[in-house]
Amino acid sequence: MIANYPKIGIRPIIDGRYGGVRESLEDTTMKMAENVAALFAAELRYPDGTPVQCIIADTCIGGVAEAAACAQKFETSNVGVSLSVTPCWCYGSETMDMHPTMPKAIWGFNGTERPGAVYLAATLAAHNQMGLPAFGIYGHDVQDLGDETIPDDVKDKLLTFAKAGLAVAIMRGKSYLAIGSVSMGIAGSIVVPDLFKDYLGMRNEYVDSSEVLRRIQKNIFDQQEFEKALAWVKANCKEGEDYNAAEKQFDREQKNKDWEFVVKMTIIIRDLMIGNPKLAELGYKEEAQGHHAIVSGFQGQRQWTDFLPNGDFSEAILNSSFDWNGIRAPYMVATENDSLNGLSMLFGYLLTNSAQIFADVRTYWSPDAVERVSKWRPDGAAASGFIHLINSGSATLDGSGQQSRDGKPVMKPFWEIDEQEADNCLKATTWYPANNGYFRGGGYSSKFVTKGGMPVTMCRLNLVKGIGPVLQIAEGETIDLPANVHQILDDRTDKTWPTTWFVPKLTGAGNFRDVYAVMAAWGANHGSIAYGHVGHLLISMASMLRIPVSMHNVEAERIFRPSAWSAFGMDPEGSDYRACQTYGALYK
Ligand SMILES: C[C@H](O)[C@@H](O)[C@@H](O)C(=O)CO
Ligand SMILES: [Mn+2]
Repeated sequence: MIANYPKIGIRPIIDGRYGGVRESLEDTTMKMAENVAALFAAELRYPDGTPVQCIIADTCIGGVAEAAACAQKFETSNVGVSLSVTPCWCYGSETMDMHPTMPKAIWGFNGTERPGAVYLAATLAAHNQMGLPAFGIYGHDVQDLGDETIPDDVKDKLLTFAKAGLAVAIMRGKSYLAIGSVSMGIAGSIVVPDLFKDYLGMRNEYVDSSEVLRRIQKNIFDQQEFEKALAWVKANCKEGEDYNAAEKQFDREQKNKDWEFVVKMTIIIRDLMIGNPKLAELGYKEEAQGHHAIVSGFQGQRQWTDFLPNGDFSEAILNSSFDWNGIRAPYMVATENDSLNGLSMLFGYLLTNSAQIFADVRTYWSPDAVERVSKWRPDGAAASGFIHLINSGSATLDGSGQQSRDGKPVMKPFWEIDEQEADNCLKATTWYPANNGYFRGGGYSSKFVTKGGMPVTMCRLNLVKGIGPVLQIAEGETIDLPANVHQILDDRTDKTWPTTWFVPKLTGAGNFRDVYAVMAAWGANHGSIAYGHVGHLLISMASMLRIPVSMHNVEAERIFRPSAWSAFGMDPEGSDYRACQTYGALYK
């Protein structure tokens, strides 16, 4: 498993003047750091569910010697995110964090006894002069010196910064594993290594699809796990009606073989991503190592699926928070090897610790069109139409919306999901024999309909020549359609695939003037859908990576970017592009 997660380094900054000033501030300053560390440990979790770890400098930092000692400690402690905190004035360029790429922020205590805000402003200026953009955090209301509470507005910014910074830090050094190559001419399948290296610090790993076949044919997988998995599948994955024309249907014997095949595929794709020590016991030491992949893509279509069972079962189960081994963290697996949507899934996953729905942004349904075909006119949230999100394969079963919090449908981090909820997700899913017009080799496709009433955020990382990567974001909600209307619309398309009816949050302007505009502006065939309104986290993370955001519907007051961005103008989108262009890719 990919563990050893990066830590958050906390730098208590102090006025270095001994003889009274420094001594009077030592405890307050160190306590500020300790309180933030306690906040992070209480509120933030790594993808494996363990509390986020913080490293605090051994001493307060009053000058360059202590700053250097702190940098050394961070270097040897696997720190990936840096936060400086201070209640007082200090010497900006002598104490600032000079790490070239680590996400950085400074919290200047809003108190007047000692001017924390002045240090904040002075040091952010130093960061901006030196091309090391940093986030500035400053509470709205004055606090008394020694007040140890962290106000809500400060807490929000600290947590937003930390979540986005950890996502950046966790991605660094990991792999995208492409299994196969370009799927059906989908541009996202054309893996662009410079994007991964220069912007994310990631590496690319490539495995021909035949490696999956080799491992199946040579039994290079844990046979015991396979048997356990197959039994679990038979008990929990109900097979649906075969809608293929009678003469094209596979017989029972073949269907049973296909179940065994797709279960083996699932185990093997996981092993390819993260390795499996059991393989070493079988004599396959190299295979046991895996490809250190935090995200992968399976080409599937077309060559593989033209004669072998499709990847839908494997992709859906791996993207879900449970399988025969119980409730566990999901694996990010993009269907059609769409590496850009795979990254979009990874962004959403690392920011929410929840599974992701991979979908085609398939159809915009206008109210008129819905009324024409179903005699029902959309109302309420759907009054200006809605978007049909549907793709065979990588939609997590968590996307059925069968998990709940306070009675509302959610997609939870795996450690919050209980057995009944996992079972409900499975019960809400039917595995239909694959449409063998598309998938000549057969296999199975997962089908569920996402429950309405779930706040979600769809995002997509696009690649635009001349600019590079750009991110688009649409917060919104899932909706329920009347059963008969759903059936009429669903029957018109691939009714054996997972469906989510989505309404983006409209602002009345630009690409969010109406639902049609959102669809028209979407930059590719796919989107990744995360639980909750997390557009603000995506925006903060994108600014750390110097990836401009081309489209979003996040309220201005929720946008949090490095202070330098305001030096690029007062138009938020334009300044974002100018800043990203000026700073260039984070790891270049
Ligand atoms: C039917 C095609 O083969 C599907 O795979 C297609 O709808 C896609 O998902 C393309 O992104
Ligand atoms: Mn697709």
